[in-house]
Amino acid sequence: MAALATAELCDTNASLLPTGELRVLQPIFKIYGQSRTFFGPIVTLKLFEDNVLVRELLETPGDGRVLVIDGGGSMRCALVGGNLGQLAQNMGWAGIIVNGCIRDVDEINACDIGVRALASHPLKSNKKGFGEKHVPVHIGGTLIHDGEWLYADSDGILVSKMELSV
Ligand SMILES: O=C([O-])CC(=O)C(=O)O
Repeated sequence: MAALATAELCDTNASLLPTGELRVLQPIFKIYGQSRTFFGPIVTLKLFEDNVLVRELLETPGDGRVLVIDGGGSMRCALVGGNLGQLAQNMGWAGIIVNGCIRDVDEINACDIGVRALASHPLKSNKKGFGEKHVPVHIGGTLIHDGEWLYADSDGILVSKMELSV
């Protein structure tokens, strides 16, 4: 399917905005990765300064899904680096949204996926394996559920209860 522009999706689906079926994330994310435009079903992760579960999920087939990581907005370490970016690309993930930091920015920018994160940080995270998969997360002023759809492009990021078409 052709990539969908978020501005067009907002215009076409304006009736879904007041009901919250379609939400726009606050514009707090920086753009990384080769795909500036990407979309797919969401897989959620909630964790704090520990990225063991990120690797665990990215080792499974992405099938065009988008990994949404709520890292609590931590500015103290990176949750995704060049190796995980490469893994995500190789396993067929469409993109990764990080409410937190990434590192190895030049390597991530070379990966054929879309990445959004708050900032970069050179320090790696803990490796204890704490966190929760597939739970609702609150990112960018928006509650996001596993299985919802995410649409990202240069203008911003949308989350929709259902798959959208134009
Ligand atoms: O393993 C990590 O913590 C993140 C990282 O540096 C990478 O993905 O290359």
